[in-house]
Amino acid sequence: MTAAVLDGVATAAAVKDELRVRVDALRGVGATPGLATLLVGDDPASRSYVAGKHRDCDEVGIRSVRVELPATATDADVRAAIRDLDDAREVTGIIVQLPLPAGLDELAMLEAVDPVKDADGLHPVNLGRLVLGVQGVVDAPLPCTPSACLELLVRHGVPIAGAEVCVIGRGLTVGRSIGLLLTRRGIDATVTLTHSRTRDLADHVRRADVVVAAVGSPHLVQPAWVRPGAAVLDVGITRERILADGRARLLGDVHPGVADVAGWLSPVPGGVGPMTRVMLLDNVVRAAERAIA
Ligand SMILES: Nc1nc(=O)c2c([nH]1)NC[C@@H]1CN(c3ccc(C(=O)N[C@@H](CCC(=O)O)C(=O)O)cc3)C=[N+]21
Repeated sequence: MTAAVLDGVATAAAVKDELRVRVDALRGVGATPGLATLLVGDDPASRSYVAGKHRDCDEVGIRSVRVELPATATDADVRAAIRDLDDAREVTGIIVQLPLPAGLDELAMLEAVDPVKDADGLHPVNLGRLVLGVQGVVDAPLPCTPSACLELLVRHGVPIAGAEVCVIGRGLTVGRSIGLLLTRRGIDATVTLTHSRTRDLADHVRRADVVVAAVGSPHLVQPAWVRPGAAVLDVGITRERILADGRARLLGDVHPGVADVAGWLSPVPGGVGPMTRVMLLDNVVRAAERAIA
């Protein structure tokens, strides 16, 4: 079997077409959405992600503001920058790019963002609303990578209701919260959350109809672990600096041989990453829509 590609680039382009229409409508009533990114320090991967987010904004007509602080910025410096963005009328969405340099308290900084402008869906209030919103009635921004995974599955017609989902990784941006999303009423997956201390990880993966690999451990998921026909979402991205021109090759958490076993597979690059960026834009547009409602 050769897995069908869960194509994040094509799907992101389709979502962007929809977003452009919504942004035009907002602009028409003088409510153009605006995203602010806050980058602290000069981690090259973070810099390239942030650059991608601004390109995406340009493509759909969202205004964007870039704030950068040196790696030496203090807690007070970062808080002051966030407060300015919380107060800026033209900014409807904010992201604090993670990871922050050592010494800064990431959770405290996520909490400093106005939850109304939280484009990442990582503010405790919004994560709390995700917990409370079992019925799907609470309208709050969703964490971008979990909603990217869901959107990629839905738009490729992968069955989710009643499916066994095995999530590998318990990190803040994916593993911790994706089960809350996939078990909502109307989505109705059964989710197992596994991590580095899980006994017999391969056995859990083997039972899954959908595997979400979000650890950051290159090629962890082996072909022999995967149930034939399963959908595999490769969320991990590790940069391996080996190419002759000094650029980094990107490695996912899924062994390439899984493509011969799985029914669907999201590639790295070109899978969940581009969808994550587009779901961020969706949060920004939604916040602007809520602001005028
Ligand atoms: N506050 C915050 N929010 C985030 O959403 C957030 C974050 N911090 N810190 C880091 C992680 C990682 N993340 C990615 C988003 C897009 C790609 C992406 O577009 N990847 C491309 C490749 C891009 C490349 O060449 O590196 C792809 O997979 O095709 C990757 C990773 C968002 N994160």
